[in-house]
Amino acid sequence: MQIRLSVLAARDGAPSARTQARGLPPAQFADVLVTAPAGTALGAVAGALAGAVGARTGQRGGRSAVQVLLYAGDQRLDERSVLGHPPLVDGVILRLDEPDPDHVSGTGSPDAPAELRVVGGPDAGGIHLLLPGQVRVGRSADADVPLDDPDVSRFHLALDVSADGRVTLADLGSTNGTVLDGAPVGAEPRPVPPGAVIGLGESALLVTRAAPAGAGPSGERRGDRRRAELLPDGQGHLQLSARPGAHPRPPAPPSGPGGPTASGTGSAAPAPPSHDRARSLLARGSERLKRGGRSAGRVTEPPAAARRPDGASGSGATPTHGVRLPAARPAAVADSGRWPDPAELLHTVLDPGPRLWERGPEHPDALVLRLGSAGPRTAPVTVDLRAVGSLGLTGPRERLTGLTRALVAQLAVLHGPGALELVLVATDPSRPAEDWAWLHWLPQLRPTRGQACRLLTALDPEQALARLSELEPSGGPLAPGPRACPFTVLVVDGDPGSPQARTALEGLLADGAARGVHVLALAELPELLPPGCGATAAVAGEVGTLLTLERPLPAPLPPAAPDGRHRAPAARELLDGIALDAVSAAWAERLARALAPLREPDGTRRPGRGALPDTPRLLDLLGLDQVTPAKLADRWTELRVGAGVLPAAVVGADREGPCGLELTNHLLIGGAPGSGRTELLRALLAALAVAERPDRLGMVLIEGRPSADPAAGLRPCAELPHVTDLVDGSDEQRLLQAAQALLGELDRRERLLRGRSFAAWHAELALSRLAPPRRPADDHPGGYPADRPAEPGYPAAAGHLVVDTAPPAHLLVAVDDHDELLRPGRGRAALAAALDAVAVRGPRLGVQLAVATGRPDRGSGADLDESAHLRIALRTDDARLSSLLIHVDDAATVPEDRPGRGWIRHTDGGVTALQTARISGRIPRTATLRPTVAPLDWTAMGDPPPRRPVRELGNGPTDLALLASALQRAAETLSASPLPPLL
Ligand SMILES: Nc1ncnc2c1ncn2[C@@H]1O[C@H](COP(=O)(O)OP(=O)(O)OP(=O)(O)O)[C@@H](O)[C@H]1O
Repeated sequence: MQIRLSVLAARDGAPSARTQARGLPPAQFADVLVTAPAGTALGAVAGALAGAVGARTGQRGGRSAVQVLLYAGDQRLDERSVLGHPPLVDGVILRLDEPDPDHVSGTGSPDAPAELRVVGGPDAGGIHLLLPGQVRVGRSADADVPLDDPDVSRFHLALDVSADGRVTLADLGSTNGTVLDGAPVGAEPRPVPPGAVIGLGESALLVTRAAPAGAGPSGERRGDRRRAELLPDGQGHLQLSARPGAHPRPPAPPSGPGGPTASGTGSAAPAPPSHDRARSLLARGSERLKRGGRSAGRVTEPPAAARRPDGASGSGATPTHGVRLPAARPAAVADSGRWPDPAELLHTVLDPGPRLWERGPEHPDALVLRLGSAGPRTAPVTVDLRAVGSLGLTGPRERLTGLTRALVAQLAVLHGPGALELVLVATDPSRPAEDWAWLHWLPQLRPTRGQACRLLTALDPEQALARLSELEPSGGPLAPGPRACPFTVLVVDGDPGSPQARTALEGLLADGAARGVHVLALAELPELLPPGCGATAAVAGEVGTLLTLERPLPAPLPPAAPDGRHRAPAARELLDGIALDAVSAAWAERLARALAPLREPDGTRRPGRGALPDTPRLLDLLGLDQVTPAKLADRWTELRVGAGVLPAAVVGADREGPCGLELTNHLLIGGAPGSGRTELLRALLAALAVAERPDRLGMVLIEGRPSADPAAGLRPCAELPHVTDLVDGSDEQRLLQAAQALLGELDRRERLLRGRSFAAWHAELALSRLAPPRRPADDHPGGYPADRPAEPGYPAAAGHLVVDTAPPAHLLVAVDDHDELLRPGRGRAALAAALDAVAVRGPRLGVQLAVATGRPDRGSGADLDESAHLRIALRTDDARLSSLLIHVDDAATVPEDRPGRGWIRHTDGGVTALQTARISGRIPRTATLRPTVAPLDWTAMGDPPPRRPVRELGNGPTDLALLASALQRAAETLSASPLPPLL
């Protein structure tokens, strides 16, 4: 398990006594990657976490000598808290030694009768819980609700909040005035009706009665608003439930900077300091965020080209001439419902409801972005990325970044990772990389198509070239099959860093949209934008709070010319005077951290969407973190399937997750030397051994290639309690005996089953156990032969089955290097012929084959080849061999360094990609009791991850040996005796 989290030591530059004692500089902050086996307690890494921010804890052998106090929000964490479970999930901030003094528990507070949201403007997105009394809003940092809007006075307006949530509004003598639903407001207090919009500067505020305890953010009672349930997976993630309300309410998302804690439900919010009139859900947070978030101030003079065409100052909400506003709408709030404002976005994440990730590829508003609002009723102005293809954004850097944050936040909150992938290219070293630090937490940046990186980011020219080429039509070398996501939005901040990258970007701007790849390009000046942006939005106005949007007219395109080839250029429109929505860095990080642990519900994945894992471990796929005899014995009971049917065996993973093989047919595996055939057979045997008891399934192992090495081929599987025989190709005599024994077993079963199939025989046996004995004539009018053999299960003279003897078990004959048996030699020939006989007669008699061959061409056309309808092709040396196995050439394209990768041809003829699991490895590091804490280097996230084999513990037993030993002990607890050897 790996979790990304942050550790923060001390706050406000004033280290506590404890922190000082450790010699820490104030406000140390570190993003770290914690790697630990599932179930690890926080205490095991507490010392290392403190060490990540430079605290000396006198660590000894992984434990710290000094006790380390860690808090999530205001909650002190017990050292027995389990990593991977809330609040210790992806994105959490852990504070060393002291709780977060700005913490607000949950998205509501029983003390706050009203709530104020900043629904638009250059510092949008804030949600403030209003306490009874006077609340002053203004640009000053001392205001109860500070607003970073240059057109807002230092103390601009006052809200009087009554204990029952009624609010009145008065202007405090501001320079630019205050409006309520478009009507000016003076010093005389005016009641604020529910849903009314307050305008000040370029900002818009909405005051609502706060939700009663237990109600949703908009005041509905709990239950009116369908909440999405979050199910912790114990691996650091919270899975959204597909059926809201189906599960008990889980803890809220993890604590972001200064925000609610994931485990804060039930713990009362600390009483706010008496001087605080408004408590922000986006409270002050970490030092790092504070520095990045609140320094905007007045923006510099916008570039000439970005000024409004009429040369007006640009300040004020009233649109000027030439503006074409969207059709008037009943109220901004209603539109906000369709295109959520930044505050609504934040609420959607902090208190996940059905709006979270609501937009799939078929959603009418997929990729529609709200840029801001315009007109006296502050109607939202939107741009549809699917219609315009790409959007160029220009203007002074600070405002531009705030605007882009608001746009990307909309994408991330409304489109799940299954619908949208986000890619960041920001290579210009003169721009602060810190601007984009928040993006790293978004789940949409995780690569899902086998891209060679840990996050879809590019912070240097080399990474930029890699990201851009991955978006080219070929989609990158490791992305066979359909594209993982219907949409990609590529954010390019400035020049991508190299001529090749510029060419690739221009190519994407020209034809990417047709493939679902859309670009948001950022530049200070319009002439610096890459050519080909479908629409542009320029920050305008004296203080950079307005936008001018130029885009193609949304009207249908003019019809094609008669020859069908030429289209008149689309008409364009110019909208100006749009009050832009921008959000602070702290807001964006708060939102992104809350999104970080979230995962889409199971079943959202469409066929063929995911990437194949690199080297899955079989025990992980089987859900066996601990391999104990008791657990395995339980499995045999849990997985029990109908008598006479073999349970499915998980042998690897496909693009949908663990991949189970149903051996209703013989299995043929082909592949070149080193492609992973033996490992696949081992995984199959191990998985079947976990799924079925040894008295119901026997295994015979045949090694085509002689070897003295006990660790080679299938020999390590001989320790599984199901294995009755192991035959080695080195001894001709033994091969002959094996051939005879196999044929003898087929005859024995045929005698026993007397024309019934193995499954029918078992079904009949099961019935006879339930039903009263029948007379022989009922089923067998001709009566039974007098010379019937005394075989188990054979109907006895009394007319019912002999049930006290063991019924015949399923038999799996696994053959490695079958092609070796096709070389000259009497014993080999006899065994190959016996296997052909098993191929034909076996299925009806409960005998299945799993055969691996390096030369599928050698056995082509034989009975075995003809009757194996379940086939797997691992890497083959040429397309012909691949085609021979699975009727498609693809296995010939598997790279050599990918053992276990291949294609499976199912019995219905469908072919899917597969990565087989590893069972012969030794316990990997992540499964040991040695958790690690490593600093996260965001700049390296766009580099290819080092391609090293899974790190394993050198001397320990292999997973297979561990499993076999535990299975043997589990088998000893069974009352039934193990199967006798066959050969
Ligand atoms: N699914 C897998 N994941 C990771 N490594 C694998 C996987 N399958 C096989 N390997 C590794 O690849 C190497 C070759 O595997 P294996 O012996 O199974 O191949 P093979 O096709 O049977 O070839 P050969 O007959 O030449 O041994 C081994 O080192 C094995 O550990």
